[in-house]
Amino acid sequence: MTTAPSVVVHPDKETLAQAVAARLITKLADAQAARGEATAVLTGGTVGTATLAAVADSPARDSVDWGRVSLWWGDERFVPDGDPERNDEQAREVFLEKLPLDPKRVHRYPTSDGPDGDDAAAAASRYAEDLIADGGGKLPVFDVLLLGVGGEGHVASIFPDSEAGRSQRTVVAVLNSPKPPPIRLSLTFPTINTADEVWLVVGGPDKAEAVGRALSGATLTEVPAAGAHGRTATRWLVDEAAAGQIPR
Ligand SMILES: O=C1O[C@H](COP(=O)(O)O)[C@@H](O)[C@H](O)[C@H]1O
Repeated sequence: MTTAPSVVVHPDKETLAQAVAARLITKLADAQAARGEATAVLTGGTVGTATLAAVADSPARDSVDWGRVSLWWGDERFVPDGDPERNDEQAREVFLEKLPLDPKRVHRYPTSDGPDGDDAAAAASRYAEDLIADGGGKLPVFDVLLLGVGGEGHVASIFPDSEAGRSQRTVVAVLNSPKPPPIRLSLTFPTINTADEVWLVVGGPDKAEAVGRALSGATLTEVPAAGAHGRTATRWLVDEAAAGQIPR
């Protein structure tokens, strides 16, 4: 079943990040109340990272038992540990180090200087195996999965008209990303679309065309963001600039 997307427009990027942070804290606390734990899939990118910083700085963060939160990432740049291009590195100081997380529940993608060396396909398989092991033989429950959207409509590291967009694997290696760095690891649509809720978090006028097209019937081949759906909700959380071409 595909849920119809909802759209919430916030005045600007900063307000958007604060509002998504509040929503995320509530979603994680609700999941913990319902099933004892919570799982979020994080995104990199400008607003994604600002959102994580806003979560860590929020007084409401104590509504969540961070030791019972599992974290995964939608995609990662396949570069060495600690490289500032990595999405997990961008999250480290502003979010990961500020919260009392259980390190065993923080599932970073392998690094290009890690156990698989520079073999991105092996690293993708390793992350897929981690996911399936964590879920006891199937994918874990993702309570919420956050996605940024690129100016050309990419989500995670799924770019327009790409193998990754067609893949039925759990996790793929992307070897030719048009946006640097070129080698990346990414969840695929069959994995993304198992999430309970998918939130596309987008700010800025450079994203308006992609947002407008994704919400006007573009295919996921043309605009990958059009292919992301949650089981119970698909939320476009945008600022006014990014909402400029959404049809009324
Ligand atoms: O490359 C990536 O870009 C997107 C969006 O980034 P932004 O800075 O334009 O908001 C991000 O969602 C993705 O995780 C990342 O790897």
